[in-house]
Order: sequence, then C-alpha cells, then structure tokens
Amino acid sequence: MKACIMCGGEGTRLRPLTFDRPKPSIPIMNKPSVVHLIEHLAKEGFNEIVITIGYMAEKIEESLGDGRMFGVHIDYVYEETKLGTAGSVKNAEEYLKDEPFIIVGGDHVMDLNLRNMYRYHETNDAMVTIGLMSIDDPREFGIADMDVNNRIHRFLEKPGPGEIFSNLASTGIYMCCPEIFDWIPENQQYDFAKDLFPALMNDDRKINGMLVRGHWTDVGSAHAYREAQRWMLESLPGTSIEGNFKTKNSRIVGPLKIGNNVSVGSNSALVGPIVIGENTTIGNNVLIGPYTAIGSNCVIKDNSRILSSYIFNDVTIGNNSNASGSIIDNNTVIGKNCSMENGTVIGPRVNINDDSTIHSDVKIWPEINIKAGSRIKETIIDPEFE
Ligand SMILES: CC(=O)N[C@H]1[C@@H](OP(=O)(O)O)O[C@H](CO)[C@@H](O)[C@@H]1O
Repeated sequence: MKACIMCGGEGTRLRPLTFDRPKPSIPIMNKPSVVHLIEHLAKEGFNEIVITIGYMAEKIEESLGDGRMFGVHIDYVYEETKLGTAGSVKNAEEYLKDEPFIIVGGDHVMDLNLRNMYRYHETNDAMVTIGLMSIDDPREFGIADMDVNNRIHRFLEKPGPGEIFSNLASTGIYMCCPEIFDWIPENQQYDFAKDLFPALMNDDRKINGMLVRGHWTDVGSAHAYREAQRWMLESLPGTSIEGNFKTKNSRIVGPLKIGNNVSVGSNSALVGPIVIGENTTIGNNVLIGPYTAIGSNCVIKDNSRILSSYIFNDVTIGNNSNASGSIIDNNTVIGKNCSMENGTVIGPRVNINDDSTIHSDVKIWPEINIKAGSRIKETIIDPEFE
C-alpha cells in the first residue's frame, strides 16, 4: 500500500528546535519523530512511501535513506516553492496515481490502526476519507460534521469563536483516490482543508469521515511535543540496557532504555520511563525522574535533578542544577546551581552560566550566552536567526 508523508514545512511554532532541523527530525526517544512514523506505516503495511520535502530536506533524507532499513521503499519529491498541502502532494502525482493512498503529516506521532482506515476507504465510494478524532477543544483543527453514513457535509478550518459546530477534528490523515489529482492545480499554492475539500463538497463529490481511536498528535508546538514524548515513553516495553553499563549502588527502576557505554555514579536514582543515549555520563546523587529522554554524549553532573525533560545530544548540565519539564537542544552547556523551570525550551549551543534561573515557559534562541546569576523571565530571540 502507498503512503505520502508531507515534510516540507518550516515548523516556526517549534522554534528554537527547528533552526537546526525540520520538524519531522525533532527527536522522540532519541530518534527523529519521522522514523517512528515510518516504522508505524511499515507495520501497518504501507511499504511504498513518497515524502515531500522542502525546508532542510537533507536532514530527512539522511535519517531515512531509501527506506531499506525500515523494510519500505522511499522516494522523495522536492518542493521548490511553497505549494500548500495539496499542491505539494500534486507534485508527487507520478508515484501515487495508480491506486488509493494515505496522506499523513511528517510531524504526526500515532499508534492508530491505519490498515482499517484504508480498508474502509477501499470499500466505500468516497474520493477522500478523513480520519476524525473527538477532541474537547478543536479550535486548532479543521472540524467536520458527518451523517450516520459517515458522509461529511460540513468542514471548517480553524473555527472561530461561535463557529464550533462539531468536536470532530480532522487529524490531517487522508485516504485518497487518485482522482483527487484532477482537482488540484499544478505548481500553485493549494490546500486540502481550505481549497480541495470545499471544492469537492461544492460539486457534490463524496468525502467521508472515519472516527479513529488511539494516540495521535501532530507535533505542532512544544506542548504537543512533550505530550507525544510522554506517551511514547509510556509505551516502553520494559528495561533494555546495552553493553558496558557502569553504576555503583544507585537505584534503577524501569522501564528504561539505555544505550551503550553509559555510566551512573553512586547514590543516584533513575526512575523510568527513561531513555538514555550512548556515552552519557551521570554523576553522584543525581535524580533522573520519570518521562525523561537524554541523548548521546551528555554529562549530567553531581547533585542535579532532571524531571520530565528532553535533553538532546552533547549537552552538559553542571553540579546542583535542575531541569523540570524542559527541552534542551544539542551542544548546550548549563553551569552549576542553575534551574530550568517547567516548560522552558533551550535552543542549541546556548551557554547558561552558573547560578542562573530560566523561568517557566521561556524559550532561548541558539548560541545565546546567559550571564552568571541571571533571572530570565522572557523569551530571548536572536534576530540573526529570524
Ligand atoms: C489547512 C490544513 O490542512 N489544516 C489541517 C492541518 O492543520 P495545520 O495547522 O496546518 O497543522 O492539520 C490539522 C491536523 O493536524 C488539521 O486538523 C487541519 O485541518
């Protein structure tokens, strides 16, 4: 079965994490999130995949290659100018024109039964079947109203106040018949939700909805990213430790996934679910709390506490510092006695000098140097990176 993954976007809402990588390359449990997506598609039987790429395209090709290591075949289609969601898929028409196919966003993280959805689409005569989820607050989504036969009669993108006629949100997962290509103009900005669906409905073409259950999120914001990591960590099957793990009388409670060559000093506690990459060193009296992922080549020094945080690669955290509900990007160095409060997002190559506090929800752009003893209450943007 065929799938198309849209990976062209710039992911501006996820800055500073998208300066060095596109959104689908942000790590979840130390792997680019799009790798998890490909693994899921492969498991569901979608083994011919075409990916539309644009912003930092090479990073995506680097981690997926031709798909062989996931048991699938991947082709790439490059988007020169911004074509919108449907416009970018039109670009991939030559790979998709022979049979029904699924479209997903490159930032989707899910465990949904896509095979069922595909079957359902095949046995109905709709041009598109949209995966719908019941969501309490669907303002950030397209919303749909469907009848008892699953036909969608109304669709509204990002409803305003007083316009929320349904709590069925579009997941942006679309099962499509190749005939949709006849409706999408070439080399022109064109969108599924804003252009194609209204056009099809106006012409009385059938669009169906299918209610899906399970985990699904698009990693569109730091909040959604934390949520996606959390339930991926929750699904860790047990404890696996690769070779050369060293520890002295520390308390280790699973589930954990620990890479090669990790060491933990004495009197520390690791309370899962936790994932730690290779060559990471954890000092003495360190508490690493549940729902934490730490990448490779990190150093977490004595007496520090890391709780529900996502630390990428080559990060150093000094003595007696703590991070809670934080995201810290590659090559950032944090001094001693520092505190990263809940919801902070620290970009790559940042230096936070000793005795500093980064207050909750503050974001710090790449390569910023925070002076010792600072109290940072507002996001720091570097105009050079805009
Ligand atoms: C214009 C468009 O395609 N909007 C889609 C799309 O929204 P974004 O804000 O562009 O991610 O994905 C949503 C699901 O993630 C879906 O609900 C919505 O209809």
